[in-house]
This record gives sequence, structure tokens and C-alpha cells, in this order.
Amino acid sequence: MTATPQTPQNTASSETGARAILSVKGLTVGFSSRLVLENLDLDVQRGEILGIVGASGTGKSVLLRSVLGLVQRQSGQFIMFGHNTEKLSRQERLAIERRLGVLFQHGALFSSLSVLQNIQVPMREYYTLPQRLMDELAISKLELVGLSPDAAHKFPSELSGGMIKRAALARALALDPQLLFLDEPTSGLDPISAEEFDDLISTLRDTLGLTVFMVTHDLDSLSQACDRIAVLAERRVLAIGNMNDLQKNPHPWIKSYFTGKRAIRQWDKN
Ligand SMILES: Nc1ncnc2c1ncn2[C@@H]1O[C@H](COP(=O)(O)OP(=O)(O)OP(=O)(O)O)[C@@H](O)[C@H]1O
Repeated sequence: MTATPQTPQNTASSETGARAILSVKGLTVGFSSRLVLENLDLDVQRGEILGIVGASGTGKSVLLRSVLGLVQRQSGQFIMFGHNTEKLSRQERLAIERRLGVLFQHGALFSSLSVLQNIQVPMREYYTLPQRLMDELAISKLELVGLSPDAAHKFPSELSGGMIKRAALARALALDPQLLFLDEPTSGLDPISAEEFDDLISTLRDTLGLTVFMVTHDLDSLSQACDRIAVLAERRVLAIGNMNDLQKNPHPWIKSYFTGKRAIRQWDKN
């Protein structure tokens, strides 16, 4: 069954034919007097899995949270689904928010809610639906991410790390998003669970036509799941391309990340 709430699609026609589903233009974000991102530009193409990498503290999560409107910016614009997010009415903003799914670092499930109730949080936030329909929808999302319906009534404290990630992904998919944000989705998972999670993301992209914006440190995810990789350094996107492009990049951090000992062991494995 796939009874899905009708997501009002934004009506403006400017997105038709546009390849970028999200454009970040001239983004500057700072805290106190320290700038974390400065005049950053980035396009996320429709249907791609874009990996965001960079040394710790370079602002990957800040970038993700800024796009979601959770961090205030000094300047910059976001063009999402062809619409400048600054110029939206409340109705239009809600319609755009319904097309986004987010998996925060560590899952961020509500500990006092069951898995089923966690998945229903976005449904309650954006729609008024009968409980029975929300239950059916939530169970279908559990199946989509490979969790058995038995997990529905468990609480986050009763789940393994891998199950928490899957439950959080089910919640991120609750509203059938078109653009999915993942913050370190495989951190804390053993290599096999991480690989299964990468496969799941790729399968969901292929079957649901999702676009994925994924912050990650995981070289496996970068090589197996991502179509392109954006490297954050010096407060901006310093380079963007596929693995081959980045392996040829002479910048010291990029070179060491993509061709250093850890990377070579990785490529040997694949
Ligand atoms: N709310 C905040 N207030 C003040 N400083 C912040 C805030 N959020 C982030 N920062 C700072 O911004 C910088 C970038 O943080 P961010 O979490 O984006 O790094 P990151 O690249 O995701 O790092 P990691 O790979 O370690 O997760 C850090 O120096 C962090 O301390």
C-alpha cells in the first residue's frame, strides 16, 4: 500500500527544466567575529547523490543547517526547486519544507516516542491525517528502510545503532521528500552496516528519484554512493567533482584525503 499524503507541489514554473534542485549563492555564516563560511556557492543537481567532505570544523553541518534555515546567515541566497527561499509566502515555504527530508547526525529521534510515533512527527507537523492512515504510512516507511514492523513499537533506547539510523531515515522519508539531507549517516556503524546503509541510499535514490545531500567522512560512502563530491575548505567549496577529478587535485588537504594511505587502502579494497 502506498497511500501518500498529497504534497502540494510548488506552482511556479521556474523550476521546470532547471537542473539544479538547490543552488547556494554567496553564503556567508559566522559566529561572533569568526566566519565559518564565506561567499560559498554550490549547486546540487537533480537526482544526484552529492557528498560533502572537509576537515573537522570546516562547516559542513553549518552549511546543511543553514540551507534548512536552522542557522542564521550573514548573507547569501538559496534557490530551492527554482524558488528563492527569501521571497516565499508562508504557504509556499511550507510547501517547500514538505519536499525536504532530514536525517540529523546521530539520528536525533525523540527518546520518549516509539519508532512509529517518531516517523509520524513530520506527518503531524504538516498534515491532519487520520491515525489509521498515519500508522499505515509509517509502517510502509519502516519497510522501505528495511526495518520489520516489529520495530514500530520499540523506543530508541531499545534499538541498535544501525536500527536508529534506519528509523531516522524512515522519519526523513515520512513526507515522500524530493531532496534528502543526511548528516554523517554512517558514523558509528560497523563497516557492513555502513555498506548496507549506503546501498539503501543508492536504491532509494534510484527507485524514488531522490536527490541526496550527504555530509560524510566515510570514504566508502564517497566511493560507492556519491556521484559527485564537494570539498569544503577555506570557508568555501574548494573543489567539486567525481572521485577521479578529486584524486588529481593538487590542494594539500584534498590530495592527502583522496590519495593518502587511508584512501589507498580503501581503493585497494574496492
Ligand atoms: N551554534 C554555533 N555557535 C557557535 N559556533 C558554532 C555553532 N555551530 C557551529 N559552530 C562552529 O562552526 C564551525 C563549523 O562547525 P560544523 O559543525 O559545521 O563543522 P563540521 O565541518 O560539520 O565538523 P565535523 O566534521 O567535526 O562534524 C566549528 O568551529 C563550530 O565550533
